[in-house]
Formats: sequence, C-alpha cells, structure tokens
Amino acid sequence: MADSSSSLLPLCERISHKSYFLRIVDLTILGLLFSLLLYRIMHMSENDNIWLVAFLCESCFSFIWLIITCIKWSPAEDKPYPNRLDERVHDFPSVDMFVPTADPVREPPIIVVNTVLSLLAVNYPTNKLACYVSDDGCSPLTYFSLTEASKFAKIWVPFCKKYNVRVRAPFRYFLNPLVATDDSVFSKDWKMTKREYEKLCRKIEDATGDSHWLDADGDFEAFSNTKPNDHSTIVKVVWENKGGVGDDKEVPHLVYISREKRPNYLHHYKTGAMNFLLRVSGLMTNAPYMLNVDCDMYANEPDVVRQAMCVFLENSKNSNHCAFVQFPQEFYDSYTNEFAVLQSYLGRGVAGIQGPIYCGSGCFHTRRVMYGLSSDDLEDNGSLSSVATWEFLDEDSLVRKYGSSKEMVKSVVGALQLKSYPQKSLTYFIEAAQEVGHCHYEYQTSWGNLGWLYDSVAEDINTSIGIHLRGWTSSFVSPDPPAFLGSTPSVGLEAIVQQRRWATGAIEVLFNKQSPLIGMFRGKIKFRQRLAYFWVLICLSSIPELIYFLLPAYCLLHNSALFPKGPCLCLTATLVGMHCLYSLWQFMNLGFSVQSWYVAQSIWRIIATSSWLFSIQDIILKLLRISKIGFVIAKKTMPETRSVYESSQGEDDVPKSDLGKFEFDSSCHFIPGTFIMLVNLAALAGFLVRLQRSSCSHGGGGSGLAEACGCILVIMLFHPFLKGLFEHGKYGIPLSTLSKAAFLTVLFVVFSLGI
Ligand SMILES: O=c1ccn([C@@H]2O[C@H](COP(=O)(O)OP(=O)(O)O[C@H]3O[C@H](CO)[C@@H](O)[C@H](O)[C@H]3O)[C@@H](O)[C@H]2O)c(=O)[nH]1
Ligand SMILES: [Mn+2]
Repeated sequence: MADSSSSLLPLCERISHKSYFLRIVDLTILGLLFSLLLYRIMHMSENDNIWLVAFLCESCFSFIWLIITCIKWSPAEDKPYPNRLDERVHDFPSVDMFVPTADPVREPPIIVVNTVLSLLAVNYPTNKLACYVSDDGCSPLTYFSLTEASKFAKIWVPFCKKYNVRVRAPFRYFLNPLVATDDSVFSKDWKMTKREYEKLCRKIEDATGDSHWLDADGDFEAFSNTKPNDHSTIVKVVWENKGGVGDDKEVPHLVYISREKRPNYLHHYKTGAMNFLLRVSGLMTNAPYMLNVDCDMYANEPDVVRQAMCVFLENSKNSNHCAFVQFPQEFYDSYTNEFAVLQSYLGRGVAGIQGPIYCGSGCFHTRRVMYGLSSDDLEDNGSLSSVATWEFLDEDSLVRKYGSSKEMVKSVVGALQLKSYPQKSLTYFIEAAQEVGHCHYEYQTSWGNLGWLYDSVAEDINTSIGIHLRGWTSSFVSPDPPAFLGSTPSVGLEAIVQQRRWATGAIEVLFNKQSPLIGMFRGKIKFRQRLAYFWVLICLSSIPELIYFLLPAYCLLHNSALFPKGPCLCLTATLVGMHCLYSLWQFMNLGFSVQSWYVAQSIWRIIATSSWLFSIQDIILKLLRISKIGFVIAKKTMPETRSVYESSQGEDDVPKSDLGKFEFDSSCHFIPGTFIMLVNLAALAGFLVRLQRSSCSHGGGGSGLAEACGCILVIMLFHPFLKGLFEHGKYGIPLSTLSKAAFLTVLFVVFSLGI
C-alpha cells in the first residue's frame, strides 16, 4: 500500500478554479433578477393577472439562479499524478470493474466488447483486475461475443502494453490507418492485430440473427428456453487469470453474469444489476475498489485506474474520507456540447463543496462505503471504530443486512475489515454466486438501502445522496483527453426520452426517504451540497418555462404588457443580453463554437418543454398508482463498423449536413415545441397585420414591440421546430403532430384574444 513517507510529492492535488470575476457576473445577474421581481411587485396593481404570472415564473428562475450561484461559488477538481504512483506504492489495491448491459439490440455486443477490451487493457497490474459483465438481456449472443473477445484479448492486451497504445478500444484505435514507420515488427503486429479484430467483428456479426451455433455448443445450454425476463441465474467465468503475477502478457479475469428474473418479481433495472455485480464480485475477488461504466463507455485513458488510485491512496493518509472518484461523462458521437459545459461549470462547482454527484458511469467506488459504512464508522487509520464493529459485524445483523449466503457474509466481513482476500479459483464460487442472484435473495434484507439504492430510475443521484448524507466526500477528476467516452442518442426522440427518464428519476428521488427536501436537517451533508441536489430538480421548472414561452404571444394578442415600460425595459434587456453573453463565453472558453452554443440553448429549451414536462406526468401517474416507471434503454451506436475494417473513414460516412440535425416523428413529445412555435408565429403575424385588439381595456396595454421581440427570441430558441415545419422525412414535423399543435394554437389564440 501507500508509502507513508511525507517527503515524497503528493499523489494528487486539489486545484481551485475560484474566480472573482465569475462570482461578480453571477451576482450581477442575480441582482438584476431580484430588481426585476421588485419592479413587478411595485407595479402589480397597475397591471392585469398576466403580470402576476410573469412574476411567479421569474421567481422560479431567480431561485434556480440563486442555487446555481451557490453551487458554482468555489469550483475545484483533483489532479492526480499517476507517474508518482510506482515509487510510492508497492502493492496496488485490487479493482473490480463492472459493465452492465441489458439489450443486445439497442446495445450491440460489439460495443460492449470494445468497452470490455478497453478495460482489460488498462495500465494496471493484471492480477489486480477483474471485469464483470452483467447481462440483463440474458443473451447468448452477448455471452458468445465475450468468449470470442477474451480470445482476442490475449492478442490485444499485450499489443496495447507493448506499444503503449493510447486508445485501447479497438474500434477507435483502428479508425486511424497505420502510420508509416520504420519499425517493421510494429507494422507486422499492427496488421495481425487488426486482422484478428476484423475476424472478431465478423464472428459477432455472423452470430447475430443466426442461432444454430447455440445448439451446437454445450456451453450455451444455460441459455436454452430462457427469456430476458424469465430465466434462472447464469454465472460463467469467461476467462480466469490463473496464478497471474501481473505481467503485461496476462489478461485479467472476465466473468459473465445474468441474475435470475421472473415476471412477477421487481428487478430494479440497472440498480438491481449493480447490486448483483457487487455481490458476485464480493464473492469472487472482493476488491476494495470498484469501477463502474455503462456498456458503451470505453476507457479512453489507459492510466485511468492509476489516476483514481492516486486520489484514494492520497486521501487515505489524511482523514478526508473519499467515497468515490467520478470522471465526467463525455461522448464520441455528440454534436451538441451542453453536457460538457454543464459538467465543466456546475460539476466542478459541486466538486468544490463536498464532492461531485455520482453520475452512473465512469466512477470508482469504495466497496466498504457501498456496504453502508458512514464516514464516522472509521478511525483515523481507516479501521472500523468499535461502535461500527459492533453494529456491522454482529452475525445476526450481517444476515439481516446482506442476506443468508454464508460465503457472502464472509466476504462482507473481509471487505469491511479490509482483510486481504484468500485467493481461490473463481469457479469455486459459482454456486454461491448463483445463490445471491436469486430473485428472492434480497427479500427482507437491506439491499436497495445499501449498495446501489432502489426506488428511482436515476439510481446514480439516489445512491449519491445516500453516500453524501453519510458524511463521505467524493472527488472529481477531469483529465484531458477524457478518461471515458461513450455514445449518446442523436438529437431527437431518443435524446428526449432519455432526458425524460433522468428527470423522472430525479423527481423520484425527491419522494424517497433520502430526499434532500425531507430530512432537511438530517445527515452529515453540507448545506450547499444539499442545494446542489435541489438543482437536479430543475426539471420541475418545465412548467414555468412553458408558460413563459407563451407569455409574449399571449400579451401581444391580448394587448397587455409583459415587460417593464420606458427606461426600466433596459433591466430586462440587460438581463437577457448578459445571460446570453455569459453562456456564450462559457462555451467559447471551453473551445466550442458560437453555433454549438446556439444549438445547445435550443436543445435545453426543447428538453425543458418536452422531456421535463412529461416526467412530471410520469410522476403524477406513479403517485396515483396508475402506471409504473420503466427504464427505456438508450440506443447505442458506433461509427459504422463496416468502415472500421473497410474504409477507416469513420464519421465521414455520414453527410456532414445531417450531423446534429433534429429528427422528428409522431411522438407526443414534439407537440409542446410545435405548439410553442405556432403560437409565437401566430402572434407575430397578428402583430404585423395589426390584428391586435385596439382597445386597451385589459390593463396596461403595451406598444407590443418588446413583446414582439420576446416572440422572436422564443422562435429563435425553438428554431429546430421552425426548420421542421419546412423539412420532409425524418427531419420534418409529421402532419399528425402539426395538426394537434395547430388545434391547440387555435384554442390559445381564441383564449388570448378573449373572443
Ligand atoms: O434494466 C437495465 C437497464 C439498463 N441497464 C444498463 O444501464 C446502463 C445505462 O443505461 P443507458 O440506457 O445507457 O442509460 P443512460 O441514460 O445513457 O445512462 C445514464 O443514466 C442512467 C440513469 O438513468 C445511469 O444509470 C447511467 O449510468 C448514466 O450513464 C447501460 O449499460 C445498460 O445496459 C441494465 O443493466 N439493466
Ligand atoms: Mn448511455
């Protein structure tokens, strides 16, 4: 473990990104918002009800900005120095790596295989690593792909280490052609490895849709007569690194697991899979640290495990108890950069308080924390306190918490006491692993209150709150190039549905016993950290946003004033202008273009008025017990696999003009956006032909110019819908959506005109 000599340089450092300039900008915007609210209060009596509605919406926006300012106040991140690790650490801690997958169609096995290969090939002693793939789809194709991948890994892993390959997911690596080199051995190895990878791709492709190979091989017997939601537990050791000494030619363990599923049992989607992974890995290797990635998130940085260990080992020497190390989620196929910007500003902001929020992927966890320990259950030297020993290691309580498997209990005790795990063959544990995969294993235990927490489809936020409430800190490491890269749905329905799930999950957290709202003063969580979890509920702002986007149109048609009059209009104009410039600066500061800033602004507004709006409906239906909330798996794609071994052109296969174009279909998700667009167009048209009512009987009455500008701004924000009105095919708004939105627009216009 880590050398205690203090004269050596630290393994990681905390870097503060505090900026007085940004604080002043944040506070100025906040001041302008409050001034606007004050102006509205002072002129409430002179205006009609719409003034009050605007006031309420703006109060919500001001509250959100207040929270954002608090979160961003003292941004920070950790910078690890993996090069210093070797001189400091003699015995590296083990790390178990989890990859959950659930659907071989939406998550093609070749993507999962690439993720697994990138993990198996990281720069870390191979005998300290084990990779576990959980398959909720119970797919023989996924299992087959992994067995084939493990054979290829014996070529790929040594190749990566010998030539210090930077990107260790073969599909990415082979996108680039072989660079001319004098090293003939390298050229030969490169060509051979590429050929083998192509063979692997072809084998997987051939096996897709053709299942005769299933019967031919006894290894697949476990998969016969299974359905994804009705089958027994399957545990298969795909590759065991027997007697490994950790040299560069070895391949770490690879284990395939699929927990039992029966139609009438709750299986808790990804969260259930994660807890099963936690148990099986506990039985087999019981590493003190665990990496968890989504099946499409390959390791893009070979040193990533070493980076995470730098943070853990450095913190283990002081009493700063770090529960997890989170790397940002970044994507190889994203044409919009709104997440990168969000993570860079808000993510670092939270990181500077108690630590980043766990975001489901690209995160290293501590096993002991996942088994339910609080930060004050530990002594300064990291051992269990006497109270915790009594509370956690009592035999009855162990069975009550972790279930009845004797092997499991033994492994939990070992993990809690940080005992080194007796090496046994992985196959020795298959029976015990099957036992802890039964549907009823968790029944009347604490699983779901410990491990990954149940009752929300956003298990990441939920679990994260649980950890921070127990007084742990977490760490944010954001290397360049990114540590992990994954696939994100293209802009359109897929992305909207994904955002709807995230928003629904976030609101579900509000109603949990972990809720940052309930138990406001409970737990060892810092106040600003609690605020950060409130920010996650930003999805609730969809209602004021929707209303606000309709207000200018309403006021224009109804001939009432929305914005302050005279010189005070400057207040609104400055606010809008400053906010635009500020967000533009944030984008450009990270190297993104003006265009990408503009696209991101509209994407956020579209997400707010569709995904977030429908998530509120999901929650209401759940609370009324009318429907349950499911986990719709996001579709993963990789740059044309064909091009990987035929043209090596990558994304160039897609016409550039189609990249990032908004796709529509007849889903109800597109109705709000179309409706907003039509309403604002109608109001502007009405304004232009002086259709507005001439009487000023309804309150203040405005010249309408400011409101017309408001409409133009809304149209600019929803410009994909404007384009969608004129485009055809998947880029055009379908007639059914258009007619529904048009009907609503007519109702709105009639209502606004007061006919
Ligand atoms: O029943 C299920 C459903 C999903 N998954 C896996 O969960 C992961 C995440 O699913 P994905 O469809 O990719 O969701 P995303 O919206 O892209 O994921 C983000 O949001 C989720 C919460 O909604 C988090 O769990 C993820 O870690 C986070 O990356 C994938 O590896 C899936 O295979 C399962 O194992 N079982
Ligand atoms: Mn995903």
